Amino acid sequence: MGGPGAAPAPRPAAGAGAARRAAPPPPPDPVGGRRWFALPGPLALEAGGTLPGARLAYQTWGSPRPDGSNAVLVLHALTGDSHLTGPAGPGHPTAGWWTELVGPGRPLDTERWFVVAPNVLGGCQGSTGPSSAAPDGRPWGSRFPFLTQRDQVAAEVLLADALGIDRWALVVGGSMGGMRALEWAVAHPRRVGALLVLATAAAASAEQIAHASAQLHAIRADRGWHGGDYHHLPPGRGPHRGLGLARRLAQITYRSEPELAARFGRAPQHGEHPWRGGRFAVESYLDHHAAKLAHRFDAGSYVVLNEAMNAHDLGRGRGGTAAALRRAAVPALVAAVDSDRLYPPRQQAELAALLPDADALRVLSSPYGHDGFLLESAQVAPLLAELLPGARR
Ligand SMILES: CC(=O)SCCNC(=O)CCNC(=O)[C@H](O)C(C)(C)COP(=O)(O)OP(=O)(O)OC[C@H]1O[C@@H](n2cnc3c(N)ncnc32)[C@H](O)[C@@H]1OP(=O)(O)O
Ligand SMILES: N[C@@H](CCO)C(=O)O
Repeated sequence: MGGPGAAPAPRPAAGAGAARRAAPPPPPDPVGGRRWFALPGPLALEAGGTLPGARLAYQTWGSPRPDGSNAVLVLHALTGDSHLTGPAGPGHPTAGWWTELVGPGRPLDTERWFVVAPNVLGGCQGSTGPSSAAPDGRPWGSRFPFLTQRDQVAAEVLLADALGIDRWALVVGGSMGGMRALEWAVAHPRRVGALLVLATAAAASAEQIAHASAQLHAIRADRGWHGGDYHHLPPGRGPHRGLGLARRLAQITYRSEPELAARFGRAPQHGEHPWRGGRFAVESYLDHHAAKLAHRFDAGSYVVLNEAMNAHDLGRGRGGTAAALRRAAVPALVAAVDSDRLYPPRQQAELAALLPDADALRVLSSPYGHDGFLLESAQVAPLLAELLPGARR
């Protein structure tokens, strides 16, 4: 384990009033600009057992003030990564997923704010997941343990400790990133200066679990899955068909019915005829997203992250949702996307009502459905400005 970037030296665990100074992060990997943080010991997991030898990949922009007071934590969604801003290129198969919002002179101005974006634990873009080598040198595969959002946040807390960040000025996340942002605020309210969550929920709903369940069946039904132990096989022999089918099922939920109708209607794919072995344009669109994800994402990580999302329940062991959210007494904004059929606005309305210091629910008007939190930058910018004094709108 380890990785090209030297990990910052572990620091004492967070404690009441522990004095910390923000540490300049180690030099980034020259390809892709990622850094690596090796967890100082085995991570104790909520479901039992430990994860030894884990690391988090992360990227940073801007410079930390000595007291760390300008640090902002941005948490990505299911298939996102630490590449928050910038073009696709070596080390980054996709362009930054919030490029319009993060950078010099942009709403989250990296000349002023020190922005940190980790790749989630269990993922496949630098952080330890099923495709990573276990301490015995073989891929974790089916041996990778069950993770929860709380475990993923526990790893991020260790990263914050290592960077010397006592308290984030803002923790922000959408969808799966919003689940982790909420966990940060509920479990560590003193370390969260403000909270912005978009298109997310206090707990995974029956329908969200149902959608994920169908996707996980698609992956596990692929002959290339091999019970999760396929990472040693040559490229193309793993469960890429199952992962592609999972992405097709998911992509439909990420967009809205009116958008698909307006954009594709019943049109055939250019040069094809649906009655003669060809495809409708919308089928081709789903095929495209399936192929792209299968090229860039690990099916084992997809399973681990979806299972963690299914387990998401802020109220577990905390006396229920309302009692859990009462702990998160930090200035907060909750945003919904009006056309989101996967994380319907009623879930964000619940969060806005139960978070003790949240303003009224903000609703992004968008034709795009759930993906609106990634696409409606002009409507997200003012929310950042409300929570970050002096941020640009
Ligand atoms: C942080 C995160 O959550 S994710 C990080 C980045 N996210 C991803 O890569 C996830 C996958 N992508 C998405 O979720 C979405 O594409 C977003 C939100 C990132 C972007 O949404 P949009 O800009 O609206 O892209 P859209 O969904 O329309 O897809 C556009 C692609 O479909 C392709 N496409 C459109 N119509 C068709 C068609 N009929 N046949 C085949 N391909 C088609 C386009 O050529 C384009 O391809 P490209 O992405 O390779 O350039
Ligand atoms: N497009 C997003 C949707 C999940 O929030 C992703 O792939 O992560």
